[in-house]
Amino acid sequence: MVPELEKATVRIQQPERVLGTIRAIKEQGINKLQVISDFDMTLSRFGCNGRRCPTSHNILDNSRVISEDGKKKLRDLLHYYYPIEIDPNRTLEEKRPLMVEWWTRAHELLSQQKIQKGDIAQIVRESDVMLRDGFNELFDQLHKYNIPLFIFSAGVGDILEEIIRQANVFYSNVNVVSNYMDFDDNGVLTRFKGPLIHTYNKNNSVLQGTEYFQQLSTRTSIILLGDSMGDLTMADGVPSVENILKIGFLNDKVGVRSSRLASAPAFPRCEASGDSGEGQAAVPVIQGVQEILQAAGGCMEGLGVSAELPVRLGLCQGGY
Ligand SMILES: Nc1ccn([C@@H]2O[C@H](COP(=O)(O)O)[C@@H](O)[C@H]2O)c(=O)n1
Repeated sequence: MVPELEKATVRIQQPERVLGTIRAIKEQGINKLQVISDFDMTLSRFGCNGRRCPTSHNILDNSRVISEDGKKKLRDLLHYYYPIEIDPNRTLEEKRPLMVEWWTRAHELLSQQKIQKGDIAQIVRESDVMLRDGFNELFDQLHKYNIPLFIFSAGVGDILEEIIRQANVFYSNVNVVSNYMDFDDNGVLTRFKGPLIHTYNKNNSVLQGTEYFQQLSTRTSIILLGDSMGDLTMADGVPSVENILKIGFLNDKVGVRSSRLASAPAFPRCEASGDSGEGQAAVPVIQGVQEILQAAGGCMEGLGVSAELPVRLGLCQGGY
């Protein structure tokens, strides 16, 4: 077993299956491996010192370039739709049209704010965004061993790219599919490019036409990182998957969602974390991933991050 995965905050529904998957990933080696990850609240932090950290959308919503009226309208949308997004009592079929409504309305509001492309870097610098503890090690190791990292995000691509650029980890092995802004000749935001990506369509339906996964058809081992039910389908476009390890961060409404997720019929093998931290540390995940890489590559160095940090992590195969 990977020692980090034995911590109390890590839940594994079927340890034997997970162990089998980890073993198979190790045996296949790093040349067969790719990592697929969500961004907001997965690679970025959910909270810090009792306060929420912003999503890539929130970074724009709260920035100085948005009028007070615009901020209020965007906040109202968040307060209305976010509880729906994470409501364990609603089906995905119910949620999907409402998510399209939220993203569409928010993008329309943002597009009325005359946001300048040239302001994005400063907007990100002035925000409270934070990447999870251990992100450096994760990005660095993946880069060092030339393991593709595919970031599939329903956030704002221009913002998330700027975040990882400013963190000096936007390496050549990193590929992003997300919602991108469209600027006019004067560098002013006019609209968002399609197709619209929201929490619950992160699958083949928006990846059609992108050649990314086809090029990686030999990368048949996958480690998938996410924080929502919608993230479970992120690897659907990958041809000939042999081994997939799905790792979920349970960030919000932990008590309710962990028991609901565990008993959801669509995710029968799911068990999630009931930890009450802020979900800030990815250390067990990263160390777990690192150990897998180590065994597969045979020559990894230590991560140099503390394993004692509180972590809120749900891990299981087939669902979380
Ligand atoms: N106007 C919006 C729309 C969505 N969000 C949040 O962003 C997250 C982005 O999705 P990931 O796939 O990157 O996790 C999503 O979970 C929404 O809660 C927002 O803040 N504002």
